[in-house]
Amino acid sequence: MTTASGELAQPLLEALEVFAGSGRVLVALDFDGVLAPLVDDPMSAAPLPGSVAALQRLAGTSDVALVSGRALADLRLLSRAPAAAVLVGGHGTQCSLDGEDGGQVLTEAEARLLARVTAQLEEIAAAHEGVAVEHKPMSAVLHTRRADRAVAAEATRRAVDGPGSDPGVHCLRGKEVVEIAVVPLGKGAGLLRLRDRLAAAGPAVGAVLYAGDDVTDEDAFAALGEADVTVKVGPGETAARFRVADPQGMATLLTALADLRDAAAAR
Ligand SMILES: O=P(O)(O)OC[C@H]1O[C@H](O[C@H]2O[C@H](CO)[C@@H](O)[C@H](O)[C@H]2O)[C@H](O)[C@@H](O)[C@@H]1O
Repeated sequence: MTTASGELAQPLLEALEVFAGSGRVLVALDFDGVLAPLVDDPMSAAPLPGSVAALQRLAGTSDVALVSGRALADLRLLSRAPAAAVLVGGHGTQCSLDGEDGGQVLTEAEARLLARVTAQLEEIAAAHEGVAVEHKPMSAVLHTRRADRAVAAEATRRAVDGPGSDPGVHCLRGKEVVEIAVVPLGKGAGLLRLRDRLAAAGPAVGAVLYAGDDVTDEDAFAALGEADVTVKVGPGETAARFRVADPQGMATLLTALADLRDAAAAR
């Protein structure tokens, strides 16, 4: 945990020291709630300057990736990630190594299903004040953060019990969101695919650090092993081994890690 003064807890610091000495490493991070504090308007999310600066430094010594539920195009627009960073969007389904669209193209049947699900979510949003729909290449997302709590609960219930229960869709719950996708989504698979692709093009990746704040990140935590460092940002049950309090704690962690990697490179 980061302490009240923003320092890193000793066990986490020790794990970062071991990680920093593990040769080639992959630093993979969730975006919303980890680099960027959560805000009402998804397109106003912005990473903390401390994290942006630390990631720029880390990109000189480490492989850096963002692994986000965001559409790849939005991640490019909002993340301020280093140019060398790999961007994985759509909860693991789109990868910047695969070109502009991230390599995911829907079949005609999937596109029809997405249009139907999107229309159903738009109908729910229109009937609930403060509720809106975000459009992504493989999914549609009902956002309830701005709604009255009872209204949010009712809109969520209608989305989950309605289009979220249709055959052929994949329904994910996140922080104030219900996401309905027409292809399977999973950050764990996307993260392992990326690690293996990097290793195929160079030395093996000695360890991965992954940090996330939402239930959708549990899949990535579970996919990693003993040599890896997993960090939950904020409260809530988790399979991650370590925790920081908030995105500011993440900026502190990334700065400490950049220092440790610089020191390891200088040895
Ligand atoms: O995997 P992530 O990078 O954490 O993306 C997860 C979802 O993030 C966005 O929604 C969340 O952040 C919004 C902006 O702060 C907030 O308003 C919303 O309540 C959060 O759930 C994004 O809009 C989704 O598409 C992502 O799946």
